[in-house]
Amino acid sequence: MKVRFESSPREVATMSTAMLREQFLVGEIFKEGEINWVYSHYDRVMIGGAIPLGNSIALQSFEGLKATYFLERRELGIINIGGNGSVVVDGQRMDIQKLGCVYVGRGSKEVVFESVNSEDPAVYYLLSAPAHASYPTRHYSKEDAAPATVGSQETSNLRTIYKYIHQEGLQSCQLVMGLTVLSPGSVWNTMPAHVHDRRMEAYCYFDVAEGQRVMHLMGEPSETRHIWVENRQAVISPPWSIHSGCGTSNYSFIWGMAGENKDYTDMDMVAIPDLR
Ligand SMILES: O=C(O)C(=O)C[C@H](O)C(=O)CO
Ligand SMILES: [Zn+2]
Repeated sequence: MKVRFESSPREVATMSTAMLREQFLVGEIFKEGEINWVYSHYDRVMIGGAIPLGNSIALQSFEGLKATYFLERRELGIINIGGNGSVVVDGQRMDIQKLGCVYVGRGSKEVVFESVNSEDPAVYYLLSAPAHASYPTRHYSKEDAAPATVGSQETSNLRTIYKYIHQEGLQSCQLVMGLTVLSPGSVWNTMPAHVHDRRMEAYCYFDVAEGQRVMHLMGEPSETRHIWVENRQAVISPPWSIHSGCGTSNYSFIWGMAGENKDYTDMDMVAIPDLR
């Protein structure tokens, strides 16, 4: 488990490209046959990836958590961005296809990740936050999430937002999670941009075609910086930072948040002419 500390807006404004990537890019969580985690001090959100092949992978705790099991004081959101798989939570098996989601409540002791076919393995993106109560473990498919189409082709940002773990969907303590799919020809996400000082956010970009990249924008609206992101890489967004991206082709991304509230609409919008 790697640890990422917080950085102040003043520090970020002075960072080199390498420093920005070291602090905010979550680059190597998806490795075949492994589960890997990054522990962020922003709202203590943990960002992980698991790719089971022939053998299943069990969720294990870490010395640094000082917990007898991983979900003793935490909740977990799982979205599959790969082939078909199953997640087994305390003996309850849930089949999870591409873009399916499982929420696992605090107090669940055993979480096991499986792939149906190791030639086309399930690729699980994981987000975990501290939890004060236990909400039911549940599965949600993409079809269960009421899609919202936003943006337009004219502004190259036509996209569909699927909300999974949120106030009107899967219930949680503080985790909010879903995904956004950009239409072919659209390349901008989250533009106009926003901040929400009450919640940190992480974006995990996927279905970025071979040879293509996404330029993720971050920083205070008046001091923006960028990080070039590859397929299946995530970026940590501090609560005071914009989080937006422009791809060299269309792509999808999982967004996930934790913090002061679970109100998806609680965003402070930034007018495009105000960006610097
Ligand atoms: O495409 C978008 O716009 C988004 O998906 C925005 C994220 O959901 C977000 O940043 C929520 O705070
Ligand atoms: Zn946001």
